Amino acid sequence: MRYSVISFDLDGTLVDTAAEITEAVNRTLAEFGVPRQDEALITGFIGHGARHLMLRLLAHLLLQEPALADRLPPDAVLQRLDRHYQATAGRLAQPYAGARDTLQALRGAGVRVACLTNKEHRFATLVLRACRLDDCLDYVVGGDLLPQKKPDPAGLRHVLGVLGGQAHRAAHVGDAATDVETARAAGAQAWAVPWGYNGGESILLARPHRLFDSLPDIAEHVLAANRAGGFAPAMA
Ligand SMILES: O=C(O)COP(=O)(O)O
Ligand SMILES: [Mg+2]
Repeated sequence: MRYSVISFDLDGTLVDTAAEITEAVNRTLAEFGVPRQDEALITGFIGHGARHLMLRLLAHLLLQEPALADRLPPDAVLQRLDRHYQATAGRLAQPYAGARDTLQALRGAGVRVACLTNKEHRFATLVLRACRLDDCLDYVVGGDLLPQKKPDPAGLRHVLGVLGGQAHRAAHVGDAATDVETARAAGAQAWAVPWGYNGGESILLARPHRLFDSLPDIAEHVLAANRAGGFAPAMA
């Protein structure tokens, strides 16, 4: 097996974004007179983009306190969230250990690397730039760039099309069941990391093909596989 493309999820895989998403959400709620919510609660809704997260949180809050409905018109809340997330995206983001080195090691070995995230593209760009990962990626696809989001395989197929890779020589790495489903549906290897946000559930329940304990382990695995599956260059 020789891998030609490795695609990475963003939130919970390359970068810990829980604190800045929580901050944007709480600054938004404060404008509507709603108390701060715990990071653990908010983190549980990460996975389908910031707007989707806010709508799920609103549904949760209204279930607990139906009278809040008058104070929280969804369109107005989403508009304010956009503004607050624009201000916090990349500010509190922490790349996981070895993120930059891993992407560079893969590229140095001739593997093309992408970031495929459900986070809105403009926010993903801010986060990647702040974490100095933008210049280590060959391609980035945010959740609002295509009509379909993960777990639809369209995004991963798009990445492979742009980078000239084939699914059977590709892997998508993620922290959520959504990522595993995306990779499998596209016919790529579904690789997972255990440190992210999967709605509080073990990612093993999603049955990834492989679980990695660190980002550098991914580069090591791919480089070893490519060395083993390598072939001598054709003689002139
Ligand atoms: O922003 C989100 O909710 C999810 O983003 P991810 O696809 O990078 O995990
Ligand atoms: Mg994720």
